[in-house]
Amino acid sequence: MLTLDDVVITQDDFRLTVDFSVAKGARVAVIGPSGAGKSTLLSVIAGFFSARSGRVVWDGRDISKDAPGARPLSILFQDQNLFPHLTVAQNVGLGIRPDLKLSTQERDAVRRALEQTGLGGLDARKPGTLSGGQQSRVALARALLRARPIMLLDEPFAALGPALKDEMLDLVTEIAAETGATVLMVSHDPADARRFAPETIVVADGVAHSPQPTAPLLDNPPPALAAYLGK
Ligand SMILES: Nc1ncnc2c1ncn2[C@@H]1O[C@H](COP(=O)(O)OP(=O)(O)OP(=O)(O)O)[C@@H](O)[C@H]1O
Repeated sequence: MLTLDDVVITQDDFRLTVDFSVAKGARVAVIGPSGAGKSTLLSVIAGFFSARSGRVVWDGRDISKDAPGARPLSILFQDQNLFPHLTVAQNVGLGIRPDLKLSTQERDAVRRALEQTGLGGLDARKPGTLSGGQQSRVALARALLRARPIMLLDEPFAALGPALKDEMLDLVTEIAAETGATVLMVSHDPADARRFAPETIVVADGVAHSPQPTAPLLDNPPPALAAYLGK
């Protein structure tokens, strides 16, 4: 279980309180108005930004003081964190070996992850020669290979068209099922939440609310969310 225990986040005059748990293996959307603090919330979980108070707990262990690299998680942002001068296979291999000195076994694992994400045969290409969807797949292949217990996604597919985005969301679901990962995904599109996430966290008015079942929440949104959704 991932628990944010009485967490208070402040940046200048911005303030967000968070006090909830997410079950292991859950897929959760994070939605709310622009500037509400969705990315900041993910940054605190990832360790890029420290909360003013409270604890981030994974599996009963307080990880609040751990460095980002030591936390049990993978992160995907919209730019996919790909290195343009490295090949597809190297970009994926980085997930398990930052120095890229991969054993034969690890190379095989990279190849399997590439095949599973539909990138077979593109190992030697550079990210700049791939389509947007293929670049997303590279980032997903890396996450698949890392198989960390928590995946944090911050609008990773916002630049893709609707059909391709749905394909990627389904691929994340598949990867999460395979690795057992707990997934939190920020999105501005309620359709993403419906497709991908049985539960949704609403971030609005200074509070990141506990995860709630997505469909009833979107069908009957509380006022802060209704305004954002334009309902
Ligand atoms: N480095 C910073 N210093 C001070 N305030 C910041 C900093 N970065 C973000 N903020 C403020 O923190 C608040 C939350 O920002 P955040 O990016 O988390 O919102 P968001 O919900 O992810 O927005 P969006 O949907 O537009 O990406 C905003 O009011 C923003 O102005």
